[in-house]
Amino acid sequence: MDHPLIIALDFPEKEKALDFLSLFSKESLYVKVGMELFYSEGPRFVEEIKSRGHGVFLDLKLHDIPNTVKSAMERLARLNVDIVNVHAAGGKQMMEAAIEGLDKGTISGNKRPACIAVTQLTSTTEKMLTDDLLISEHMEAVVSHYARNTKASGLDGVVCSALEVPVISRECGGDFLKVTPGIRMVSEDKGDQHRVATPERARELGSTAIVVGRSITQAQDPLAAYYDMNKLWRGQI
Ligand SMILES: O=C(O)c1cc(=O)[nH]c(=O)n1[C@@H]1O[C@H](COP(=O)(O)O)[C@@H](O)[C@H]1O
Repeated sequence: MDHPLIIALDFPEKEKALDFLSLFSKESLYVKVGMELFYSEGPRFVEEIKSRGHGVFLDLKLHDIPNTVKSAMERLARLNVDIVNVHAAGGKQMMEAAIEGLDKGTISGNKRPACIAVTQLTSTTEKMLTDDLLISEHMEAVVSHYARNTKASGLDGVVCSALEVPVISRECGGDFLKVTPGIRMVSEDKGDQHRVATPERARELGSTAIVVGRSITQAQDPLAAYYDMNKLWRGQI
């Protein structure tokens, strides 16, 4: 994975997403299709985006009993997307089942989608961990424990905050994928995100890829916002 900046296509419908993509003319992008767009447009939209040559992270954050996750992953593998994800909180058996489903569903000749697990959402704070989830360990310990479980279950990496990348790299190795949302410029409002980092900081900390949504999609000039963020991420400014 060539350290992509993954654009979160968080739009309510296909037309808005395609309008956004048309700003980039023929450039190949790496995009994330999440629940909002997938629930309104379904698998056909994902196939359309793939056929335009874009890399696709299908972010449906599966979290269910192992058998259900396995069957769902078997279906998702047929879409030939590049990345899919689950919640590590579903446990090791569930994560192993996700890989079994992906292996089963991947059409011969295609590459199995990379499978990554959300450790703790970037909108979660230490206080929420204690008060809402009744988890008494600190964030870094929880995230690194979930990352070790993810690796032990045969997945390719995790979704985490850039702030936790160094500990995960130490414990799970440099090749283990660390995909980091919660990216904000210093001047920007954090909104619902809490464990945030700038694109430069994410690079310094060793993120494999960053996920950026509203800072680009809701910008006055989305094209300029994308190029600025991408340059910062790649250390070209
Ligand atoms: O799995 C994800 O992509 C994800 C995990 C996480 O912990 N935090 C997180 O923000 N995301 C996604 O990353 C994107 C971030 O969007 P912005 O906050 O608008 O940049 C959204 O589409 C979220 O669903």
